[in-house]
Amino acid sequence: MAAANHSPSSPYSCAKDSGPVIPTTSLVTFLERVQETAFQTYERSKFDHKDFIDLSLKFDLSTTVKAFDEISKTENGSVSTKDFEEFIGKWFKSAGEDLVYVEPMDFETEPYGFLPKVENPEVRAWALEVHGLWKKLSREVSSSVHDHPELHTLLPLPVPGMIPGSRFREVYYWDSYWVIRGLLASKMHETAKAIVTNLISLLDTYGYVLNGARAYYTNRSQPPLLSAMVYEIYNRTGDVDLVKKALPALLKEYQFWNSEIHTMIIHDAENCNHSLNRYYAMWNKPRPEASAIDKRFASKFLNVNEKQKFYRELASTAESGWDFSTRWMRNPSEFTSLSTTTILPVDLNAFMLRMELDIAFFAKIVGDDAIAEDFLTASHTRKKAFNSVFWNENMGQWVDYWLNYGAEPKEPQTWEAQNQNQNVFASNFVPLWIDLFNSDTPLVEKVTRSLQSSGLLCAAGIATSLTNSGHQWDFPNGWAPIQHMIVEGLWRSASTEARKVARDIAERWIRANHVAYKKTGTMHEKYNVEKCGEYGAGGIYRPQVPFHLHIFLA
Ligand SMILES: OC[C@H]1O[C@H](O[C@H]2O[C@H](CO)[C@@H](O)[C@H](O)[C@H]2O)[C@H](O)[C@@H](O)[C@@H]1O
Repeated sequence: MAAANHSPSSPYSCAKDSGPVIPTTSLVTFLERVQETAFQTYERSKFDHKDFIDLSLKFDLSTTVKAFDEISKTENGSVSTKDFEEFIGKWFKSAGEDLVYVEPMDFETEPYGFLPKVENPEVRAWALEVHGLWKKLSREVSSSVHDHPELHTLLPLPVPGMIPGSRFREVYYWDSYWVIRGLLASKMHETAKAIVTNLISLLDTYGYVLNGARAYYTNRSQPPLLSAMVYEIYNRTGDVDLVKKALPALLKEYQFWNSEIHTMIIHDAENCNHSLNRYYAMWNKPRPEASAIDKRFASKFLNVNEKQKFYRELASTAESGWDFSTRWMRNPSEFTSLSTTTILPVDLNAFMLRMELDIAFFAKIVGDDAIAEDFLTASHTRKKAFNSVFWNENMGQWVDYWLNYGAEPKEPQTWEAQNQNQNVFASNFVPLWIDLFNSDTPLVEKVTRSLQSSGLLCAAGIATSLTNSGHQWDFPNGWAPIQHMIVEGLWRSASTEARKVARDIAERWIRANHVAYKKTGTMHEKYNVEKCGEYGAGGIYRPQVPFHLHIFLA
């Protein structure tokens, strides 16, 4: 670790976990019990914990629970594989049955003006095949979910949309930004707008955009990119009605992220206070979608309060979208040292800055100059905070900031150089994506040189970190969203050198995606950036396909 005074000792031992908890449904609680039995019944390699929490009931919950009690009445509570499988078949519909295939409303096999710059016939044919995946990923929520929500963990959504694929059978928040960029490249503007409509409906119902459209995701959000989605669609379509509909929702989302749990104040050397954001889930129990696993990790903590604090860290890390990574651990070799709520993350604050700039832009469009003015001021204030809190001049990177354990949200903490996490993560370069930074050519050139010497640039793209921990958001995995934000940021600058680096990274990434596609016939969630054409591994679930339709070709 870069800073010597961050002892790896447990952050959970002192104060009591007192944060908010959003209660879950009785169905989720029961399905966790079923998942635990599956965990004991099956071999680890044949088991995906999420499959059991995504089941929907054929009959009402209390009758199903009684039937499960019956088969669990053995001496040690264990259930034979045969009894368990019979029970699942009799009482549940399979995971995914509550989402119904629907023909996308604006899909064309080769849309007019599709990827005009791509001339190479092989790449063009591949791009068209990838474009064709929209037909596979298009879904709407079944009528049963609307009529009998109590039988499903899937949440009702008003219009059809796209799902990421495989075990991810529901809409996800931050993934949707890249889904929308892909849809725009595919000229599917109406489907892109439909995705925004669904996310706004979640925001209207819950007060924030959920991690994903499931009852077990109602206690947290994910990296806030709704404003960026609306911006991209408006940019291509000029749809002012969309902006009018989205603006009140975005103002509500801005409030959510600036509520007490998500903000901390840093007092800098120039006597200025900076209000910055952190991830903080409203949950202190195992994540229902991975409950059996979370409980086993937490078994090392003997006291209830320590367990609760650890569970909150697990859920807060899921809120970050980077679940899991050494980025969030005070001791990179000890998973239980996860301490996400005591970090001010660079990328989250870059997304908040983007939200402020986008809201100011939308307010101007609808003629609300007062809101536009307020949000422009907020963006300048945050830009100053970036320079004071996150910027590390020696590294030429913006780095995450460690908070002191047990600090209260309203209590300002004094900025200390040793609290900057000087480990190298791809997130240190995400601010490049924001125009306020990528328009500053000398700054971009400094950050580009830092990226080139960081060790993150590999044969097949940008690695997530430099630590090979076995966690999926670490080396040697590379993720499409990260490649995209950094490449787009560099490409938007006026620096010839930065644009050259952007092109080089995009070519490496696309080549690796293409080689993997030829080998496996599909797109992957993550890739091994050390080996061109190999998909990524690690983490708590098997690698997923098809995934994040890349958009650099656009
Ligand atoms: O089931 C484990 C976790 O799965 C999700 O996280 C991962 O997949 C998401 C969907 O593609 C992606 O947005 C995220 O970046 C991935 O780490 C889910 O979001 C987590 O909450 C969940 O615990």
